[in-house]
Formats: sequence, C-alpha cells, structure tokens
Amino acid sequence: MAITLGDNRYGKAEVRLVRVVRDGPRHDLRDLTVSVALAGDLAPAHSGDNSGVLPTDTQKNTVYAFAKRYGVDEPEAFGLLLARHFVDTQPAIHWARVDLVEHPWSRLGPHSFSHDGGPTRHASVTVTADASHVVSGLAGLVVANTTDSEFHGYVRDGYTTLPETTDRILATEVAARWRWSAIGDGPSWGSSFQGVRDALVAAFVDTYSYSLQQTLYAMGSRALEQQKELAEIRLTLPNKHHFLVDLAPFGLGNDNEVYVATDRPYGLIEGTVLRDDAPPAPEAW
Ligand SMILES: O=c1[nH]c(=O)c2[nH]c(=O)[nH]c2[nH]1
Repeated sequence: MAITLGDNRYGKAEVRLVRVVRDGPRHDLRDLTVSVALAGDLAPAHSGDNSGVLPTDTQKNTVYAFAKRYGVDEPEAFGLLLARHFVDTQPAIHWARVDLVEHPWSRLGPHSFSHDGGPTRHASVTVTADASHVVSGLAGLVVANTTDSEFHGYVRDGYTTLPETTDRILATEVAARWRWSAIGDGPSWGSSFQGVRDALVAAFVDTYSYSLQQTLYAMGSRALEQQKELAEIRLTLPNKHHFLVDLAPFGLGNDNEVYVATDRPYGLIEGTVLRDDAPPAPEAW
C-alpha cells in the first residue's frame, strides 16, 4: 500500500492590518483581516526540506510592507497584488489565495471614526500562473420584515407541529459571495459592492415571501439582473426565527405583536443563483 501526500496549502491566517492615509488633516482608515494561503511544489516540505518554503512570517510581513508601499484601496485590488506577487516571485508556488475581510468604520470627523456594527465586506482572490479569479462578498447583513411573509403548504408528516402562518416576521443575516465573470471589466470594485448590497436589500424588502427559499432566489436574481459583472452569487440565509409568545395564560391575546427571538436551532437556507451562459469556475471558490 502506497501512501502519498494529497492536496495541501499553507499560509498566514488572519493578519490584522489597519492602514491610515494622512492626506492633510483629513485621514482615511481601512481595517482589514488578510489571510494568505499558498500551494505548489510543496511535497519536499512535507519531508523536512524547507528550500521551497516562504515562511508564513514573511507572508505576514509582505502584507504590511505592501500596505505601506502600495496603499490599501479596494480589498480585491490589494488581494490581487499580493496573490500575484507570491506566484510571480516564488518558484515553488503555483497557486495563491488571499482572503480579505474589511471591518467597517464610519466617519465621525476629519480624523475620528466609529466602528460600524454593519456588514463586513469580503474578497477572495485566487491567482495561478495563467488565471486570476475574484469572489467578492459580504456577511453580517441583518434584515427583517415584520409582515409580507407567509409559510404554509409545506409537507406534513407525523412529526409536524409547526403551525401554518399567513403573517410572520422574516429575518435573516445575509452572507453572500459572488464571482466576477472577468477581472477589470465593468464597474469599480467599490461601486459593484454597493450595487450588489443595495440589490440584495431591495429584493428582501420588495419580495412578498412565501418562504426564505423564495426570498433567496429573488435576492440572487436581482443582484445578477442589476450587476452585469457577476457570473454567479451564493447566498447563505439563516432563518432568524421569531415565534409568537402564548399570552393566553395571562388573559391576553397576541395578534402578531409579541415574539420570542431564538438564536438556535435555526433553519439554514443556502443556494446559488447563476447566469446560465457563464462558464463555471469551481476553482474560484
Ligand atoms: O421560509 C421557511 N422555509 C423553510 O423551509 C422553513 N422550515 C420551517 O420550519 N420554517 C421555514 N421557513
């Protein structure tokens, strides 16, 4: 029986990077968590030969040095710069993945900021010798509709207790990742991000929903209709359940006014919406 090394990668995870631009009295702030993963001819490293190993410490240093040297503008652009650098300069490295999460700050004044509880912006960049892929995304976008949501007509079996409803709260915490068809084509990274976020929110608000699955498809298709640069979008929607509290023991009715918000267990609705003419790129994810 032969035993061989399978897929492997290595890198520095979650480098915390804050970049300030001091352009006169008005400063700008970007706050990112950057993770690097590299793969290639690394079998020797798994037998004790480090001659092809760029230390993860060096990878971390490169993130900081590039932040100084090139600045940190859009996460996608910074990720492409870093990933391309590792593939171009390291003979053993044929694949680089850089994942970036941007932590949002909103401006309070010329040099004052408030950490924003809103969604985080994400980018995941993959570079090989002959291809680059960008997946952008967001997480932590918490939204709720207090009506225009029904759930009924579902399968009933001997274990079903859920009451059917024609009026419920629909709440979720959107995580979405979307793949760009081509790099450098179309709107800027930042305006595309805002366009996708706005499309997702608008579809959530506008959709009269019979299930979170229907809302997922409406959100994904709105994003693709509006943002032509996207090839596909993957959505993860936890159903943040709100159950009506039984107030009858207190002689009180409850006409959809008092709910208990539960955090677990939760329904988890996931799906991909894609253009049928977009060539698949599983290696981008
Ligand atoms: O929108 C929903 N989809 C489901 O599949 C489901 N299942 C469930 O118990 N509640 C809900 N709500």
